[in-house]
Amino acid sequence: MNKDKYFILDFDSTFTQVEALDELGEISLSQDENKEQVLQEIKDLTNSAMDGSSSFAEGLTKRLKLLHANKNHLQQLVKILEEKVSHSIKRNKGFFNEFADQILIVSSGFKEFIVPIVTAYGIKEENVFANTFRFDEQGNIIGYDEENVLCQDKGKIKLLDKLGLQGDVYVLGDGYTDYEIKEAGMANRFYAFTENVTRDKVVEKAEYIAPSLDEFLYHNKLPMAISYPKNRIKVLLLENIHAKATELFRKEGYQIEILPGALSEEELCERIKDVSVLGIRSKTQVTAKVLECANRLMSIGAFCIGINQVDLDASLKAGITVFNAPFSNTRSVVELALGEIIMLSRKIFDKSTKMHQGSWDKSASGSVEVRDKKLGIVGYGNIGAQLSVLAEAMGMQVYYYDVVEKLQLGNARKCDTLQQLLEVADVVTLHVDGRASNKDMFGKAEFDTMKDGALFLNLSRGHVVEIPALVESLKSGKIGGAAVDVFPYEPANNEEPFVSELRGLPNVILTPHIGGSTTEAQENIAHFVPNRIMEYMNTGNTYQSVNFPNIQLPAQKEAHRLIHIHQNVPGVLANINNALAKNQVNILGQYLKTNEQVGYVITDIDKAYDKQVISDLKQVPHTIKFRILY
Ligand SMILES: NC(=O)C1=CN([C@@H]2O[C@H](COP(=O)(O)OP(=O)(O)OC[C@H]3O[C@@H](n4cnc5c(N)ncnc54)[C@H](O)[C@@H]3O)[C@@H](O)[C@H]2O)C=CC1
Ligand SMILES: O=C(O)C(=O)COP(=O)(O)O
Repeated sequence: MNKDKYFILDFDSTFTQVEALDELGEISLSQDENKEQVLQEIKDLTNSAMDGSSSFAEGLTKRLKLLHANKNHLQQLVKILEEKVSHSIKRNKGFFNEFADQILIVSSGFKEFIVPIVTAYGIKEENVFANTFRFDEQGNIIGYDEENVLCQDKGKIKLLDKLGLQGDVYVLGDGYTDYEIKEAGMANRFYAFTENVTRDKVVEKAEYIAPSLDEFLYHNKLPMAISYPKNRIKVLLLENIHAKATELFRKEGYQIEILPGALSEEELCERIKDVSVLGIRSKTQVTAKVLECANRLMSIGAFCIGINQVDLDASLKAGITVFNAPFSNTRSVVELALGEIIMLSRKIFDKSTKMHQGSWDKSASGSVEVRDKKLGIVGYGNIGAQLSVLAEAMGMQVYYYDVVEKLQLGNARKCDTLQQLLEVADVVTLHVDGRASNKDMFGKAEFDTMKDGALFLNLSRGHVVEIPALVESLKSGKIGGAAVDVFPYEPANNEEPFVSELRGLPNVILTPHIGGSTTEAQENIAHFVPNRIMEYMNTGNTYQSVNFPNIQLPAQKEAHRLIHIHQNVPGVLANINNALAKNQVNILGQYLKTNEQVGYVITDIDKAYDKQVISDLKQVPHTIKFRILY
């Protein structure tokens, strides 16, 4: 062998997701009464050898004794291992074929099951270095070839010494014995492979961590099946986003950082520098200044409905897609509003508070049914419209007002002006969005127009209502009660106190912005948003993005996909296509959508092309972002 680079891969928990001897035990001991106990013993022996805590050779003898395995079991094992090849190994089959002469499997496992698995990937049988079993005449495993250095302590080092490879040696493995090769000076680099198992003792020592083979290939500038290792995509999740989101992003292979509260602009500017995906809820302000610091940001997930906290214009100009969850928590808000309408109509919170203080105040005074009362819904969107249906089912007469034309549901009556609605409603509830022009849309004039003693709810956005005007209307008795879930300033986390003039007023229900905070809603959101974001990252699909031109792309088949985001000025598409033509790139499909600010062009091309086209495309004037998907 006289190539200049060698790639040494471990087998157990690296090439495959599992430890083969543990799997063999599952098979050979399947009828054993003490199966669980023996398997645990085998696993403990494996782990203690793998993290370097005990002698490998001693452990191996003990494990084989416990296994009671035979040749038939080995056949079954190979079938199982075929299915358990590590995901990143599976997808990078091309690498093994292309570099077959330089790839060595060095394992303390056994050739009987390693060879059939790895040769299917193009690895050469003569490049598999591992132990071999000894069998008795009935085919039972009775031991192993003790002459083989790989069954001895420091076996891998001894083997490498014997091989005397001339060139750079890169080792990829999960175990301590893999690290030892580098420690002994027999390898240039050791990569701790953590896709299947993370051994702290190994990771601590390793100078490189490879959460997948993609990372190993990327770091060594070797050909990969995907365009970018997913572990290099960092996700920052703020504001207590449901754990389901973490689970989904982690499964995808992303790096995740989670913080329970919101961050200030300054803190976020600092934290966002190397972040590719940001997850927020309603509190975190993603300002133009934050976006300026976000060098690597590709996508923002608002794990809620409202997106007024994100500078959509600046994010669009920066080529950053924004996604939200437009439906997932709407029902939760509606249910809370309904409950509050009844609670306010019966002054329940005041009565309950008094009861807690020991006072019995049985009286019907000021308590009314909601049946036949007029509910005025301001903002007849997804929430307002659902509330309309449920409130009617409770016997209320619904009136609504919206700035745009909306389908009238059930018997709801449309009002042409807000004033009309305010003059007629016994209960007014706000469900408008938080657009900037809605700031202070509800103030003294609006409260004065309401019927005397009418009830008021705001579960939309805090800045929509002038709080001093609400306080005054409540104090004067003009408003008979209010339920407020959202505030112009909301604490950043559960440690910060809540300060408001609304505190202590009678028949006022105050809730800490929990309209959408139910288990169901949060879980649904945590499912919806990551899926939108990952779809965008993996395919370029911008469907349902709140700021980007929406394109629903066909699946990428036998193609590389060029994703080009640019300022929407004349001539950019022509320049893109000139660059493609100049490099004689074969175009398989092209999709374009623009809005006033940006153009979004996706070009699927033949997999074989001159890489010059990439730098040419990056240099097209007015390019904002460019990336390739394999
Ligand atoms: N309290 C909480 O936890 C939650 C609060 N929200 C808030 O509720 C808002 C509404 O949610 P959806 O109904 O899903 O949104 P949506 O976008 O479906 O509906 C909003 C409606 O308000 C209308 N509108 C906007 N400004 C108006 C104005 N000045 N006067 C009359 N109509 C106006 C719009 O035309 C639209 O039809 C969200 O934007 C969010 O701010 C949403 C979920 C949870
Ligand atoms: O969905 C929305 O817009 C909400 O207001 C809910 O926000 P939250 O996720 O509770 O911070």
